[in-house]
Amino acid sequence: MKGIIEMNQNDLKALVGQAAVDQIESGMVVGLGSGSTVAYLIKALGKRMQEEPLQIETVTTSRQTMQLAQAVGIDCRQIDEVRQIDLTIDGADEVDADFQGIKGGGGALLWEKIVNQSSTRNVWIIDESKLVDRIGRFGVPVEVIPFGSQKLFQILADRGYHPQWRMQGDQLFKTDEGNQIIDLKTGVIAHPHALARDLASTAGIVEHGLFLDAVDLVIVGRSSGVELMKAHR
Ligand SMILES: O=C[C@H](O)[C@H](O)[C@H](O)COP(=O)(O)O
Repeated sequence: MKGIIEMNQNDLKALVGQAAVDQIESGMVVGLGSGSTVAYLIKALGKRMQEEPLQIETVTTSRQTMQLAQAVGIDCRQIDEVRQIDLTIDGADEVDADFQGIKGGGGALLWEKIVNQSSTRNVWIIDESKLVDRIGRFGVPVEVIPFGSQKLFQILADRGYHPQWRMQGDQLFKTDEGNQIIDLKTGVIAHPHALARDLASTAGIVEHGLFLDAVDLVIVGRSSGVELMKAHR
């Protein structure tokens, strides 16, 4: 293992990916999140499943995660084929001191939120750069249906949310559900629950990336080692 001082962000992601595998026990239904940190978790889980008889069922929060999981020999089920999900391990883009989070940097927020709300326990794995005093600087990804999305964009601009279209090359980004993403450049958010209510009550918005009161444990990769932060909820 590299000396702690030499660890870069990818090393920290690998560290928490490995640490999170220990949360998984035989017999569980496990939700696998999305993103580059989760990719390390999947690699570590695939390795563990080769080394010991770990009997689990998994569901995934994106097509990309399903492909990654299957590539290392993890069998994936459709969400409605399994009973309650016992544990979901996912990444996050920002987490604040009250354990409120922003997700959706990779555009997987809708499936992630559905899996999150169906899980008995939710764990997030992040490197220390994701820890903030108050969420918002990352922006808030919002998934919108294509119908009327230009009109919706204008409504969000009029509300002062500084919307930006998520692009993929010169095309609009397309989610696994065939929707679009508008990134709100809000800056630090004074009242996340109020913003969440406002977005949730706006027609055309399918889901937003504010994950409030949605996590039980955050595993943080620090240059000094792994820290487990238990949410008080
Ligand atoms: O849509 C993507 C997800 O919310 C990711 O979990 C989040 O963006 C964190 O991804 P990463 O681990 O790549 O920073």
